Amino acid sequence: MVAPSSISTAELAEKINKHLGLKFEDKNSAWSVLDSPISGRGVFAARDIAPGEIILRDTALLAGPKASDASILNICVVCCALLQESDHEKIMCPKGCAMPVCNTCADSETHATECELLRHWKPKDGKNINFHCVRLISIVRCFFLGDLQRQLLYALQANSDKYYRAELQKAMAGFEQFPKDRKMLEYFYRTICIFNTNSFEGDCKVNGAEVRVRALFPLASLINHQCTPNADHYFENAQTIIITATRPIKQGEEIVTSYTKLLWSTLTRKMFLFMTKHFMCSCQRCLDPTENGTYLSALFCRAQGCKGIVIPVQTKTLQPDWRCTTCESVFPHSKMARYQDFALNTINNRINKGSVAEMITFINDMCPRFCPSSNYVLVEAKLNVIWRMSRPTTEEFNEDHLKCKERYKEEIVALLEKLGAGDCTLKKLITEEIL
Ligand SMILES: C[S@@+](CC[C@H](N)C(=O)[O-])C[C@H]1O[C@@H](n2cnc3c(N)ncnc32)[C@H](O)[C@@H]1O
Repeated sequence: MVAPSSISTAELAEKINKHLGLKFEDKNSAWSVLDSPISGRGVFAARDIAPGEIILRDTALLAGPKASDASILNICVVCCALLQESDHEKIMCPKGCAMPVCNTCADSETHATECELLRHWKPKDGKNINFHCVRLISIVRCFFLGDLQRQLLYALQANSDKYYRAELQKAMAGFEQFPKDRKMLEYFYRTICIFNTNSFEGDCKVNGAEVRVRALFPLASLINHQCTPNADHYFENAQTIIITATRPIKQGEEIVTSYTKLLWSTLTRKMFLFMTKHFMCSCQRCLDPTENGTYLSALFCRAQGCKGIVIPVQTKTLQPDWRCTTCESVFPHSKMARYQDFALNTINNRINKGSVAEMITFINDMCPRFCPSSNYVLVEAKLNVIWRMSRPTTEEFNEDHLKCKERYKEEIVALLEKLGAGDCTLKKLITEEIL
């Protein structure tokens, strides 16, 4: 981990107030920044907070389109509007910086400085969108921050990782004259580390179209993780994030969100957090092998004749033994991991192929033969069916399909209740049909 610049938690809190235009004396804010028993600094409830209440609204230091090999790339790098033209050549900046921009932003002052810098580095391909370079634009913008915002940026935690060096190298390869100076490269690398440690990704509406953005916020970045969080987030626009309470939060309680999907199994969450955020979670949910009785990890027992389920025995390792809750047989992790992978691949292959009706038949008739209904992969498959049935589609559904959708919704809401997830975004999406 690269240590944050030496700034006390109180100083950091004061700078965040300035960034947000708040005054210490007269704000009736719901939050305060303090040292956390979970890790480093954290955000705490400064008063009792009701479920659904907005805890804080934070403004981005750096922001841009998500830009990955799997994401839609025809998004203006400045305002994040979806560019209707799918021909990449037609949406590239006419001045030659090799970034997709809308007509308005192409001539804007905001874009002028970064456009000049990128052109100075001589992009190799001005006709096709290179997602590595688009991803770098949010980082390059650290050059143009004011003093306060730069201090806030470098006060954030930066986890180092060899993949982040590779991210920089892949973006560098898109230019003929990218700076080679060691100090400059370290500056970019550190900003990439900060971005990957702290940034939020999410969908937001720009000019009525949904786009995926990635942004870094000085206050929201201080929120620690728990697998059963008391808060959730959404993007108000590409530059603003809102953190809301999902259940009642008492004054003094730490405000926590989940960095993973809520319905993932413990091992999946642990692995994801370890690989991407470099820590092992040891929250209450992670310590309970039954996960509040949801059995999201459960697999069928492999002992001859036993119809029981197996769950991980230890909770603190990424390679636990698994024990049957019926016959008590113990299986090594390697065996159960192969079995979990088989279920994951079989179900995921189906999710991406075929109609919703076929998917429902597969979930109801085939899956119970090889995967307990509580397993998170099957839960995700049901979520996928609900999602596909709630979107505009030409597929027609009969009464049985609609009944299945309702049953899946009830099952998932019951799971969220068992987990104590409160009024989380996922529950709202399911119950209010805004999925
Ligand atoms: C977005 S930062 C959160 C703010 C951080 N505590 C700070 O002082 O800047 C994410 C980092 O905080 C730490 N962290 C967050 N939640 C944690 C948890 N539940 N257990 C251990 N470390 C955690 C990890 O090092 C993680 O990479």
